[in-house]
Amino acid sequence: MSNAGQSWPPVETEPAVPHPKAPQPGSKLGVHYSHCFGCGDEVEVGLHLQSSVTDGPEVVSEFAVTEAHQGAPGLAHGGLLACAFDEALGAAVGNLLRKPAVTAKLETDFVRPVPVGSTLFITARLDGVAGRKTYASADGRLDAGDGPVAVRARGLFVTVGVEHFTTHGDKDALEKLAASARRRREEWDINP
Ligand SMILES: CCCCCCCCCCCC(=O)SCCNC(=O)CCNC(=O)[C@H](O)C(C)(C)COP(=O)(O)OP(=O)(O)OC[C@H]1O[C@@H](n2cnc3c(N)ncnc32)[C@H](O)[C@@H]1OP(=O)(O)O
Repeated sequence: MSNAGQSWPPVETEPAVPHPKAPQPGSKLGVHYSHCFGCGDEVEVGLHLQSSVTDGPEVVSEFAVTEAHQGAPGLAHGGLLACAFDEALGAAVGNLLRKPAVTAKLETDFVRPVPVGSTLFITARLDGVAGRKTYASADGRLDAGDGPVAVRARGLFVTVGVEHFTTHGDKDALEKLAASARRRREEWDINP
């Protein structure tokens, strides 16, 4: 069943104002972590999303669907499509707000099949902020930015402190990632 009729965002929100140091429209967004299944260049069968910022501001991510991403023969697996939207929405939240946030809720509407060999153009936007909660939504269009909509998604992202990752994740890998971000002079607001 489509969630299109439900009120979104589901709570009262403030406009999501991009961070002053958010990437400017036209910027290509690099890999945020080389081992990320969504964008990482060291995950051979990953999704390899490539994202950039547009006016709006929005983040457009391209997902080239390959045989490694099949569910039914010749068609993308729905779970991997949801993964692509998690990545695309997360990239919009993370890059535009420059605050670490994790997905708390993700809803997807699969509107039409996504064939192997197609490219999904996923446009993600921030719909509002309520305290630590950021609401975001995205449309995925087949083979062009103005192609037919194949998938829609919306999600809730919750801002977390760096301890979320040091407590629950791989601290050594995180320190390497932070050092690499410092070299690239990326600036983050890490306190929710
Ligand atoms: C350059 C960089 C690029 C960066 C690019 C990055 C791209 C990466 C994209 C992938 C992102 C991921 O997959 S992240 C991985 C998947 N996600 C996770 O592992 C998250 C696991 N869950 C958690 O750790 C936790 O549940 C949290 C952090 C989400 C929330 O826990 P908490 O910190 O204790 O906060 P809590 O009070 O529970 O929740 C805060 C508020 O959110 C609400 N809330 C929490 N969960 C939900 C929910 N499912 N549905 C509705 N509402 C919810 C609560 O009611 C509350 O509202 P109120 O009382 O304030 O009103």
